[in-house]
Amino acid sequence: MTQAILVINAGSSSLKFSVFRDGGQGDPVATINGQISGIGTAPVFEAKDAQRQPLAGKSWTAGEASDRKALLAYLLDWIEERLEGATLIAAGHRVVHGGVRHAAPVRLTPEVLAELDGLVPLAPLHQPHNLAAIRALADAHPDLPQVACFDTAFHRGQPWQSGMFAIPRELTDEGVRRYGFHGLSYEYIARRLPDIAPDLRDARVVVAHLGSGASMCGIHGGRSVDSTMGFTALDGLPMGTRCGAIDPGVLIYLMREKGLDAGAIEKLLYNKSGLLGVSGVSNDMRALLDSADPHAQEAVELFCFRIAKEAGALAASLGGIDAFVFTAGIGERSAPVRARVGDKLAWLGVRIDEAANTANETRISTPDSRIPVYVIPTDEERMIALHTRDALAGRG
Ligand SMILES: Nc1ncnc2c1ncn2[C@@H]1O[C@H](COP(=O)(O)OP(=O)(O)O)[C@@H](O)[C@H]1O
Ligand SMILES: CC(=O)OP(=O)(O)O
Ligand SMILES: [Mg+2]
Repeated sequence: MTQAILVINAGSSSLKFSVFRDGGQGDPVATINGQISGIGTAPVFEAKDAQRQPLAGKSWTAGEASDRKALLAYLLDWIEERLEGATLIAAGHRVVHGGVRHAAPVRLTPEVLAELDGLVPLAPLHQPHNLAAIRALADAHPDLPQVACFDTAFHRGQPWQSGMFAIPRELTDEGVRRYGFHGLSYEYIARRLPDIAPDLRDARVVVAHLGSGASMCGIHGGRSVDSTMGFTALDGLPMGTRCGAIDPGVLIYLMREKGLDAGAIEKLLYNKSGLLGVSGVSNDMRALLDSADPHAQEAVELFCFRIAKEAGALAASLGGIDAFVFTAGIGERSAPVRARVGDKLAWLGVRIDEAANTANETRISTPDSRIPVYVIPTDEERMIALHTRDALAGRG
């Protein structure tokens, strides 16, 4: 009988899922992809088959909007009806924070879940939702094996300098260190890039994951060397609503002079900053690019400026740069953002081919660009399916 793996990526306002069937020898095959978006406001469910044809759609009223458990139960029922004879053998989850201990995916037990609860304060926008989905699924299917795949794991092999803050050593020993995130995405890109450009297998590559959360990673020979996110997913690039790197003196100022407590600072830096805070218009890059408001234009410029600046920093961490890759929502779809970043990297010899960029082609640099620039769609779900299959087979 065909076996299926359910992949869940539970975000702050969305529940993304995929069903993968065992493809025999090679990679698992995604047969269904979908999501419930707008959780907390007006949830909308959409699902597509392997050919990207719509399979289902549904929306809920505002009153039902926040009941994650009910939404997940609906999703599970729907998925089970669509399994068509296949057996669900496991669920794999994206869990944003794995702390110092987890350098690899792990089979979930009540003990592991309790340990991951302790990391909620380090990823308040993500971790609670990741764990809630695991618990809801365990309630509904107590015997279904579940595997946590961590966003931090890919970065655990970084050189020590990349992971350390210059603070008293006791705090570092306690785990106050730089972890880095979006690791499943970077791992997928590191795996995919040699298929596209075999000569880059051992190369030094800067990857920009630009989605609603945005970060960059320096990868050498397929391994993470340095990344822009740190202790939390707040550091590094400005994002949709998150501030990115900020002088910690600003936090002291906010506490002392403005009387803000931890909760208020958290809200300010996670939910009201970034593209939204700078533009006052939107957290969505599409809306900013379409807006004539000068503050919207400033937000776009600041975003691109900081990407280029971090590219320089990561090139230094890598000791050079052989290729640049754009991925995730903005990186995969926004030619104007890529063109601007490319312009700012002209000093590195980067030359963007306008036609290739506008067409979202895989290689968007000109033949005479000193380094090639690629657009590679990420696939965190596929990485989770692969890890889950390996963990079940004891190859975790
Ligand atoms: N055509 C586009 N042009 C510019 N930005 C886009 C486009 N399509 C999507 N985006 C941006 O991508 C973001 C979502 O990226 P995604 O990687 O799906 O994020 P996440 O998985 O973190 O929710 C949206 O906030 C939106 O701003
Ligand atoms: C870690 C992180 O920022 O994730 P996302 O991009 O899904 O918000
Ligand atoms: Mg994402």
